[in-house]
Amino acid sequence: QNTTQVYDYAIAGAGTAGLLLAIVLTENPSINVAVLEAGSDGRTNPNITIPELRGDIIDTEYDWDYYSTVQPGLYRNRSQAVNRGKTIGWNWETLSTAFRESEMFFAPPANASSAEDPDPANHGYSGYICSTLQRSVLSLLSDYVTPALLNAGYAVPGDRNGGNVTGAGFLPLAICPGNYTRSYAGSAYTAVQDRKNLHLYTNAQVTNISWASTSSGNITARGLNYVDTSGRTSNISLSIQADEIILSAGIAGSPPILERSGIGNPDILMPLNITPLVNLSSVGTGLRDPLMMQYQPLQYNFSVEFTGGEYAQNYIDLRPAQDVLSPSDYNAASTWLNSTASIPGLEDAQFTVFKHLWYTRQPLIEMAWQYSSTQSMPYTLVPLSQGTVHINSSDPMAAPVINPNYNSVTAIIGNETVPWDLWFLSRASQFYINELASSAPFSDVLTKTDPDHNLSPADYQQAVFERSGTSQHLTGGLPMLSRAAGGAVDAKMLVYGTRNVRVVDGSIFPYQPSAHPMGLTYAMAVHAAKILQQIKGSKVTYTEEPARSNSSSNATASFPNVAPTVTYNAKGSAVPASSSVTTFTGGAEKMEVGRWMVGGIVIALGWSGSM
Ligand SMILES: Cc1cc2nc3c(=O)[nH]c(=O)nc-3n(C[C@H](O)[C@H](O)[C@H](O)COP(=O)(O)OP(=O)(O)OC[C@H]3O[C@@H](n4cnc5c(N)ncnc54)[C@H](O)[C@@H]3O)c2cc1C
Repeated sequence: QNTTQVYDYAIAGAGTAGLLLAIVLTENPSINVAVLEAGSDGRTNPNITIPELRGDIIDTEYDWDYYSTVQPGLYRNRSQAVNRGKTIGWNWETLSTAFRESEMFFAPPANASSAEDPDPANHGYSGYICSTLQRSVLSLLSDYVTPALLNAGYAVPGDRNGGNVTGAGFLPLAICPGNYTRSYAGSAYTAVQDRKNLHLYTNAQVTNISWASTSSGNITARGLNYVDTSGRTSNISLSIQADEIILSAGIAGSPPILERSGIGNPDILMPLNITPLVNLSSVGTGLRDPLMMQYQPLQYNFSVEFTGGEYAQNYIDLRPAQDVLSPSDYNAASTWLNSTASIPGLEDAQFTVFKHLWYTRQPLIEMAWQYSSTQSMPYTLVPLSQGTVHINSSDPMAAPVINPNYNSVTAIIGNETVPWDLWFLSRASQFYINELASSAPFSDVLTKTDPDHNLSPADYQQAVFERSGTSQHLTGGLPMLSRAAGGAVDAKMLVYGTRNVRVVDGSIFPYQPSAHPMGLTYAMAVHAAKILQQIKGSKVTYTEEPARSNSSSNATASFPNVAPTVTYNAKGSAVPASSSVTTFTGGAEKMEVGRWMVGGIVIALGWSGSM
């Protein structure tokens, strides 16, 4: 660290949003960015780079090992390993543009089985995050599940990146088809790490914000204080200065940094001897984790020979309530929603949006088919139960208290008072599974439903209760809403009451995105960079709407014929790779097409030799 340098931006956290934000901002060589990341550099760790090993970093040094508080709304009060009004100014257009700008899409090769037919207009081709549809041998999904869904009367839409997301099908994954490794902010960083204006410090855990001015009015930050956790400097406190402070430390990191800096609810800060500088009780609120059935409700007799390297998942079925509840359940739930104006712990603005989603047939339930471990896991997309994340110690290194408050919202359905999220998940799962279990051709391979879909609704709900918990898709904690509606940041990500402290990570989502949050987090980072560039005037012109490509100029993924490091048998267990032969052929040279040059660089520098 250059102790005298004042950076343009100091970013706390080099995760999904923070690192991509830094990369986009430093495209301008006159902008200097420092990123402080508490963890170490994991870019050569196969548990991170190999898509099939997803999940294997749990309980390693890359896992914060945070647990929620004991949850009365979950079976046996268990705690969960959670690792860690109106929207103001951001809308579908801005975000769908940002999605495309973050993406470098590779259409699947024509011979890829089970591949959807992507609409080129819905994808981006020059972003930092590669995406493609999986190479797949999944005739289960295309030959059995899709026809069964069609027979049951469900829609199976085309490319859902255009905005019509309801229905079943494969979604693109953040995978670089060049050598089939994970594409993420870390791999994007590898391609640009020689930039002289991008300074990434690992093992640098931010404790709090240092202030240049705390006098009346909006307070002004000077920089970030942090601790070197590598042992190199005996944990002494260090600091860095910048014009703008960006918190990208995630749902469990950013709210605590604000609280330790004196921004939050005085009732929480004062007992910890922290002087409140901005009274902002929305800090740490609006945290939620969609409830997920952590079990395999459908079991089937279907053997498949994995030939090696397949990434057999992400067949996602997104359903509105109308499609997955019986008419009587849907009417009873609608009656409750109609008669309820407000829910404790949920801002009215958020509830209004939920009702809008409910009545306009937006997806509220997902069935995630993950074939490599033969799972089909239902979960709620937009839970009504919300909780908090706060500090409860003056020790800056102490873990925060994370309380997603599962199943805390109760509803009156008919004459019964029920935990809303559990009731909805249970009824929807049972209905959906019943439909599939009785629809050919899937019914031909189905061996068991567990819990049995013929149970009484009450017994089925109890079974779901015993088997449900975190989906690992936590968002919120610093909602982007108007201050009056319970927000912590405005549409320019600025923390209320401050002049130059912003938040760019999943904690600012005011509503749970009705899908997996990672893609939206990348899009948010790209859009945030655009806002910051406009504020600073560092980019004179910015193309708001990038030219949409037509099919003739799109890149095509050409999966290399390489033996993957890890393969799986049909039960999802890893098997030696020696005999693996991929079913996909092609050469990486096809990607060296003019406008995808950046992608070529990413591929060349990011993953050579890592498999
Ligand atoms: C096990 C698991 C599986 C998931 N699977 C999926 C999936 O399949 N699809 C999907 O869409 N989403 C998935 N998610 C969710 C997705 O990963 C997150 O929504 C997303 O990464 C959040 O991005 P972020 O930038 O907000 O935070 P993060 O990516 O968590 O980044 C925060 C960064 O800040 C660092 N940090 C924290 N505190 C400090 C501090 N004090 N000082 C310095 N640095 C700090 C952290 O180490 C981290 O690097 C999964 C999450 C988990 C945990």
